[in-house]
Amino acid sequence: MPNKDSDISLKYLNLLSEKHPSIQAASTAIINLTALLQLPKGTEHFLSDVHGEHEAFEHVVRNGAGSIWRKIEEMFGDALTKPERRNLATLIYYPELKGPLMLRSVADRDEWSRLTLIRLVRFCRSLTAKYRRETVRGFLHSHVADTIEELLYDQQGVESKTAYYQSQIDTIVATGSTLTFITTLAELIQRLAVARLHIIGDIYDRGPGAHIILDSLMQYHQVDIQWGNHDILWMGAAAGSEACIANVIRFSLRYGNMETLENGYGISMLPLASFALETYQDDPCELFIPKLPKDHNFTSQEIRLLAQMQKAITIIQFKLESQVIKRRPHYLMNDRLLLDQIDYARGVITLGGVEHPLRDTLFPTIDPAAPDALTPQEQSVMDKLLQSFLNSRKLQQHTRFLFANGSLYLVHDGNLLYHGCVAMNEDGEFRAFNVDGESFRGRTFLDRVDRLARQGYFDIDNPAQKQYGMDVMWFLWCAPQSPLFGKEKMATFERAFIADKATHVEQRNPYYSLRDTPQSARKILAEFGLDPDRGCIINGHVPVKVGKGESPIKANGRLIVIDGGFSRAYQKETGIAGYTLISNSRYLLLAAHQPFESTHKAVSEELDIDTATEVIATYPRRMLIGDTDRGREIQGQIDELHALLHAYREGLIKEHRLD
Ligand SMILES: O=P(O)(O)OC[C@H]1O[C@](O)(COP(=O)(O)O)[C@@H](O)[C@@H]1O
Ligand SMILES: [Mn+2]
Repeated sequence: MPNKDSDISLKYLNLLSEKHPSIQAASTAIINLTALLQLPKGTEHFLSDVHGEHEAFEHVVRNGAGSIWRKIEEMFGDALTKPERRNLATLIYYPELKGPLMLRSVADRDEWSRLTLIRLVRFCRSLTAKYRRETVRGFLHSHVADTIEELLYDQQGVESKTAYYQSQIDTIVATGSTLTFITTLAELIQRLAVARLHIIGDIYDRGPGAHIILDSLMQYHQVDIQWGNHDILWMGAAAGSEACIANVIRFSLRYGNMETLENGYGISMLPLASFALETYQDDPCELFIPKLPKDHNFTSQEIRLLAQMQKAITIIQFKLESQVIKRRPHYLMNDRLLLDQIDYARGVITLGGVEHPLRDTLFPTIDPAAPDALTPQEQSVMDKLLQSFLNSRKLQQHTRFLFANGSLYLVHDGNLLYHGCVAMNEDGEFRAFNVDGESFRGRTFLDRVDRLARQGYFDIDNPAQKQYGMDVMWFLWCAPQSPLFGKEKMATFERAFIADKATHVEQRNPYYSLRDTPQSARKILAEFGLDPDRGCIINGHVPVKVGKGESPIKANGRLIVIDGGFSRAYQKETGIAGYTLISNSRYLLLAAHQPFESTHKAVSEELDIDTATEVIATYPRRMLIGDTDRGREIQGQIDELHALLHAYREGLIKEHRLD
C-alpha cells in the first residue's frame, strides 16, 4: 500500500476522481492495472534507414519480421502442407489483396472460408495470451468486435459452446461476411504480433515511397521515431528552410525519384524545370544525369531535363548553404564555403591549399564577385518552391506527426535510441559545441538541438528564432557535429565537380571508431542516465558491411547498428536488405532480411522475405510489463489511485457516482 501522506495534491486527486468517480471505480482500476503489470512485455520491433522502400517496409511490418511465419510453422507444421502454410501467411500479410483473389479462385468457397476462418481464429487466439481482453477488443471495429471476441475467447471443447461457435463460423460464411472477418482477423494478428515499432531514422530519400511509409506509420498503433538526417532535412524543408528545400529537391532529382515530391506532396517542379531549361539549355549537365533504376521509364528528353534541373538546384543549394554558414559562424563550417574558393576564370578550385580542376566550369548564374548571391530568377524559383512546400497539406501533416511522435533520441526501457552519433573527440570525450560563450556537449547538446529544431518549425511568432531553428535543421542534416550526420563534411560538391576521389572521402567523427569500445558505449549510456552494464545503444545511419564480415553488434553488445540496407542503393555494400531488431519478453533478436521483390509478387506468388534471425540476448526470466518504462508509469497510476481511494475513505473527497 502506498504511504498515506503521499505528496499527491488534493487538487490533483479531485481531478482524478472525475475519471474514477467512486470507491468501486477506483478499486476496479487498481485491480486491472495491477494485473496488467503481470502480463509479458509486448514485442517491439526496431527498424532504421528504410529510405523510401515502402513495399519492403510494409512487408516486414506485416509479416512481423518473419515471426508470423515461424508461428505458422509451429502451429500448422503438421496439419498443413508448405503451400497451404504459404497461402495462409500471404493471407495474413495482405488480407485485403489475397482474400478476394482466393475467394475467386477456390473450388469450394464456403468450405475454404470455414477452414480459413477457423485457422485464423486459432492463430489469433494464440497471440492474445499476452494481452488483456479489453485491449484486444480495443483493436476491433465495433461492428465485428462482439463476434470476434466470442470466437477468440470461446471455451475450447466445452460441449454446450461447440454448436454456438460453429454456428458463428457458418453464419459469417452464409451472410457473405467472410472477407470482412478474414481481414479483421489478419489485421488483428499483425497488431498482436508487434506491440510497438521504433523507427530509428532515415525514412526519406533514395526510394520512391517515403510518403507512403509516413501514411502507414500515422495509422500504426504504437510507433516512435528518432529523426534521421534525411528526415530532419524534409522537416526543415516543410518548415520553410530554403537550404533544406534545395537539398531535398537535389536529392530527389539525383535518384530521379520525384514520386514523394510530386505525387506524395504535390510540390510543383514547373518553376524549376522552366528555369533549368532556359538557363542550362546549351549545357549537357553530364555530371548531373540521375542515378536511375534499371527498370526506369524516363525518356532521354526527360533524363536530360532532370539533369538540367539537378544542376540548377545544386548551384542554388550551394549558394543558400554558403549564406547559412556565413550567418552562423559558430557552426565552424567556413571550410565549406566552396563557391568562394573557385577561380572562375581558370575553372579550378583550391581546397586545403591544393588546386583541383573542375569537371564542369559552366556556371551561368554565378557572379564571381558575389558567388553566393541568388540571381533574381533563382530567387523567384525558390519563392515559388517555398510556397509549394508550405502549402502542401500532406507534407505538413507528416512533419507534425514526426515532431509529435519523434525526437532526436529516445531513452526507452533502459536502452538509448538515436540515428547517428554523439559527437566525440579522439580522446573519447564528448565534443563541445560552443555558442555565445556557452558550451554544450553530450546529452545537453542533443536536448538543445532537439528543441531548436522544434522552434524552427513552430516558432512562427518569432521570425529570427524560427530562422535560427531552421538553420539548426540544416545543421543537423550535414554539419560535422550533427548527431544525425557525424562526418567532417558532406562531399556533394567534390563528388560532382572534382575528379580526385581523395576529396570525396567523408571522414567520420571519432565516435565511429570509438563505438566499438565498450567504455565509450558505457560512457554514453551513463551520460543519458542508463545502466552501462545492461543498457544498449541502438543506431542506424551507417550501413553495416555484413558481406565483408562486419558485425552489427559492437562494444560487447552495448551498441547495435541496425542499418542493414533496406535502401537498394546500399544493398551492395551491406550484402543484405535491412535488419529488424526484435525485443520480446524472452529475447533480443536480430533479423537480417534478404532483398524483397515486390508486393505484387508477394501476393500473387506468395513470396515472403527470407529472414535469418539470431538471438543476441536471452533475458534471465520472462520480462513483464511491470519490468518496463510503461510498467513504471502504470505503477505510478496505481499509487495515485490508492491515494484517491484513501481520500474517498477519509472523507476528503466525495464520491460522484454510487456504484
Ligand atoms: O550517394 P548518395 O546517395 O548521394 O549519398 C551520399 C551522401 O549521403 C550521405 O551518406 C548521407 O546520407 P545517409 O545518411 O543516408 O548516409 C552523405 O554522407 C553522402 O554525402
Ligand atoms: Mn542517415
